Amino acid sequence: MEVCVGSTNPTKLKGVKNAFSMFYNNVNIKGYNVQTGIPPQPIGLEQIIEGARRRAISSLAIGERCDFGVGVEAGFIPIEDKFFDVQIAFVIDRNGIGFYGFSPMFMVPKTFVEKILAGEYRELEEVVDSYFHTKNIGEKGGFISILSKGRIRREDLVFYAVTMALIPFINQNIYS
Ligand SMILES: O=P(O)(O)OP(=O)(O)OP(=O)(O)OC[C@H]1O[C@@H](n2cnc3c(O)ncnc32)[C@H](O)[C@@H]1O
Repeated sequence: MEVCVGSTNPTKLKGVKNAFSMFYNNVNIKGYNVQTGIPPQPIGLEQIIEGARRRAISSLAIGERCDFGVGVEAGFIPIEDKFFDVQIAFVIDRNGIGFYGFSPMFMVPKTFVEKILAGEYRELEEVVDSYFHTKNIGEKGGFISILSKGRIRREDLVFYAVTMALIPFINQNIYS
């Protein structure tokens, strides 16, 4: 099975591979760099789901022989006066049927969010890399690996988001 992903970020490709491999055999993952036209740090449900959807549709369009297109987008969800980070996946098949799935969310420290809202940094990765002296943390376990003291990695969050998006595909009798 060929699964095309609208990203080359290794944490996303790994999470997608692990999710599909639970339900399908011989899963081949191909990552493609795609333009989403949404900000580097999406804020609010609408921007995040749009980013995930566009990534999935673009990867299906440019990928060769894809059985599925997958988009994963991370962004902030404001709740009361806090911001939570979520990964949203959109999985679409060759017939144009697609579903969303959501990861667990973690609260982002207020000062980190403020630096992005003020325009000091463009996205979360830049704030985290600057504070912790990491390099490309978004591709290496993610901020969540630092916050969870290495227990949870970003690929785990992507895995859950993609698995949730696959639920309607693997239970078609009750979702159709
Ligand atoms: O190459 P692409 O696919 O664009 O991957 P990305 O990681 O840059 O793009 P996203 O828009 O999905 O992520 C939004 C930002 O959140 C950052 N980030 C860092 N650690 C994260 C984590 O644990 N979970 C979610 N997002 C994280 C990520 O690096 C980005 O700066």
